[in-house]
Amino acid sequence: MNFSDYQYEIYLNGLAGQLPPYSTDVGRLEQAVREKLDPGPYWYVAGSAGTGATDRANREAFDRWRIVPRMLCDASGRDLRTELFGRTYPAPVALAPVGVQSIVHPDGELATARAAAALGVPAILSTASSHTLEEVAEAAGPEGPRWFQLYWPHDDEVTLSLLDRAAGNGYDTLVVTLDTWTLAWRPNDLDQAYLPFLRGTGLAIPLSDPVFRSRLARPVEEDLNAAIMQWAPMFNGRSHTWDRLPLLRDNWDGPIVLKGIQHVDDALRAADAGMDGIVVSNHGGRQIDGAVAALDTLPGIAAAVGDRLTVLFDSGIRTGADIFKALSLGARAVLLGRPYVWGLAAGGEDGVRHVVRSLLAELDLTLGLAGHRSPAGLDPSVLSTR
Ligand SMILES: Cc1cc2nc3c(=O)[nH]c(=O)nc-3n(C[C@H](O)[C@H](O)[C@H](O)COP(=O)(O)O)c2cc1C
Ligand SMILES: O=C(O)C(=O)c1ccccc1
Repeated sequence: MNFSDYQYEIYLNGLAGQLPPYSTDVGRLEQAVREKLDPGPYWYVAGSAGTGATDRANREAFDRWRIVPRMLCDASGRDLRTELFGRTYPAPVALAPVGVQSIVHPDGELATARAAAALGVPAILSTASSHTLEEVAEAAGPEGPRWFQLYWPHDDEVTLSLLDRAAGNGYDTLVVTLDTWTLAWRPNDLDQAYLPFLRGTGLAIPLSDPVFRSRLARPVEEDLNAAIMQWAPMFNGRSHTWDRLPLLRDNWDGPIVLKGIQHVDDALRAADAGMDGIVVSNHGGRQIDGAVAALDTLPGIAAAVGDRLTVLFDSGIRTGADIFKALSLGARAVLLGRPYVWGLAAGGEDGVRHVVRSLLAELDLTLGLAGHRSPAGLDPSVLSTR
């Protein structure tokens, strides 16, 4: 796939008097969406923990690194194809698990799955989805690459039921999020007393789960509040520990990826536990205020794990050049977070597709202009610090 063709497409449409329906700049797209969303949903997505220091640190870390281009290289015929866990994808990106997507667009995760399938990149479905596993699998179609992100319940039979449903519906990779076992202090949401789950949004997967439902005294349809009260302590409030990972390893045949790793020792421990990959991430600054920038932890972790684990990265990616930097610092692929959610809010499936195509076009152009043909040619030596 030639991702930079999107640039021509946009200019050619301009000759026919047609402007792109959404901005090609993520910041401007967010501003446009802000004007149309209610403050609750807007701030739920845009906001982060505490004073926003971690979110800012994520961006500052990207800005500190600068790309050093090489000239007179033949960088035509570029190839962004990337192998992850034995499967080849057209580009080194996946769509990050983002819960409760229906708060920004009624199609929510269905639209995201369709856009990802059209481009061939994996969509990672959150346990906190507003649509069920089965509905999203159907939207993705038989070919749509899909991974499942687990918020790990404190009820092993419910956990096993979720894994069964995911595997049975074609989700081939399991992403286990470790950094959000309880929600952090988020003043933007607290000041509006806005938490979608307490209104039953983002619970489609547990509420449609036969084992979860068997735990309820009365059917969900008769007493939603009681179901929400059953859900909250099962999914929230305390962390699992390393000694519990065999439960997942023994009951999931495909690759397992631990999301939210920020310390070299935790990365090494993931490898020792038989995991296949990690996502180096601070959850987009939404958990600890004043945490280290995720990008600053990436080079050390990537160097320490070598080829024992596939290293993925998220937190702070807003441009194709950012993707280039994360790949150069040791990520095999990146997860896109808020940018595609703004696309979803602006235009459903079409908006998500626009954002992903824009970021991939910019990545492709940046790669070529810097003198490279593929992500395989990138390493820290293609960057300098400011
Ligand atoms: C609104 C919102 C909801 C999220 N929900 C989840 C989730 O359900 N599961 C999860 O693992 N991560 C979740 N995340 C974190 C993302 O997967 C990802 O780590 C983060 O968005 C990356 O940071 P960025 O948006 O600054 O690029 C969420 C992020 C946002 C913005
Ligand atoms: O809001 C989040 O960052 C998040 O990860 C989450 C947690 C629980 C349910 C939905 C989303």
